[in-house]
Amino acid sequence: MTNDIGQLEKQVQAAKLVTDHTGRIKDISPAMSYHFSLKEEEVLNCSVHAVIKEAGTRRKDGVFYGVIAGVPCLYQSEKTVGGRTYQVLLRENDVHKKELQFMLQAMDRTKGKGKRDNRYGFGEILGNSASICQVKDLAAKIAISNSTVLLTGESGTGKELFAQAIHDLSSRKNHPFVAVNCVAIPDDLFESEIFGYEAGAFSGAKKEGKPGKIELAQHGTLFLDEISELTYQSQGKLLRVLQEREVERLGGTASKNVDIRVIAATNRDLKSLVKEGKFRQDLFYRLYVFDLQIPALRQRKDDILLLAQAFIEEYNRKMGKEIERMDLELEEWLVHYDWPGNVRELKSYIERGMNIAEGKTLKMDHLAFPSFSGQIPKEEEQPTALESLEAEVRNAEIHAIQKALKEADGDRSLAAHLLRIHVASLYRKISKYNLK
Ligand SMILES: Nc1ncnc2c1ncn2[C@@H]1O[C@H](COP(=O)(O)OP(=O)(O)OP(=O)(O)O)[C@@H](O)[C@H]1O
Repeated sequence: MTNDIGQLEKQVQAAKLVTDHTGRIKDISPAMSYHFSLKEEEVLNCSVHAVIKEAGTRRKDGVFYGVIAGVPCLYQSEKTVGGRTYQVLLRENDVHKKELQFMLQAMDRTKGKGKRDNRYGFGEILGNSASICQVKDLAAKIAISNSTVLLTGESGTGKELFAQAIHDLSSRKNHPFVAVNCVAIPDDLFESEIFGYEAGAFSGAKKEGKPGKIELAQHGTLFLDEISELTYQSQGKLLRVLQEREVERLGGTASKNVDIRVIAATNRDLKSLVKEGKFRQDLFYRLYVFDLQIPALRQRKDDILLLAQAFIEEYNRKMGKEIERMDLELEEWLVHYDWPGNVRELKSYIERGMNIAEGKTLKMDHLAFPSFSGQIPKEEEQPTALESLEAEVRNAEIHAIQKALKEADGDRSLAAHLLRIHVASLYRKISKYNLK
């Protein structure tokens, strides 16, 4: 490690960027150009985010992790008169050993894959508020261990993003990350999905059999999303695997050793479910080794504009647009709104606005669609014969679900939020009414 640090230290000495108050690069030191192969004429007046990517993981006061021209770095950002100075630093005395370890692991990841794959790292978890930095720091520490993690937080707060980042930073990073949404698996299919089955295990089974999610995650991480939605029976089956660390396919005769790390997530209060007898206490304690609570977006309003700006840049790239800023009215609205669907909701609002926006500024008008004012456009009234109360209720429910799904662009978690019902209940209704 010392050699790596020494080498990197030499490379980046005196590497500096200076920006104005809008984040546009106004000066770049010769060392910065040289060591990161950045041409002055190409970066001057560009946004600093175009050069320092994946920025945002605060490692220590004023010290950030970011990727500069493909190289993971630690840098310091300091406010100056009229702007900011970004100084790349990797000296051993300036940063804590753990932080260097974190950085070198990230470097290893970048080197090993040549190019980052599209899994997430901590760099992709945006936010500089104290509460999210605290969770990121804790998650980075937990990542190195092999223990089970329970992620709790409202829908859309980034639980899956955290799960992937933990996996990416762990020693299992070169093995699979397998995500399972427990709501989406009907109880009768749980065993075949999770444990897999041998050829001819049941009628309708694939001829050649099928490996289960546990087998697919071998040596890697199994992410169990919405764990609270497993039935009591399925919880028991899962517990047995976690305890015995062995799995046997349905219709099989031999069991295989299981080497997986489990990360579970829920947006419900598992402790209360245990008290109510709806969640097995023994499974709860298996999962509750490390409990990471992801704060809701309304509890970290400092992050809203930073996230909005990052999403604008993301959609600029995807849609070939050149939006540079938001108008003041929109910024104020974004900060004041409560975001019940959290970061997911913010992201989809920005995406919708970006579809309409032209020019350089994203305006309130671009996002001002009916749901903002609470007014739903009136549908053409069609006189229909009154049906039985049961049929009328059923039709009203179908109509509300379809409207919510449309509003949420097909995102079921967000649609459930808009309807103020639990996502599991939405899944059940979709299946009951056979909705697409
Ligand atoms: N801190 C963040 N920085 C950048 N993007 C984020 C952040 N948090 C969430 N997102 C984005 O918001 C969306 C929802 O995130 P994710 O699916 O991880 O949430 P979740 O908590 O697992 O939701 P659910 O409980 O509904 O499954 C994704 O597009 C994700 O990339």
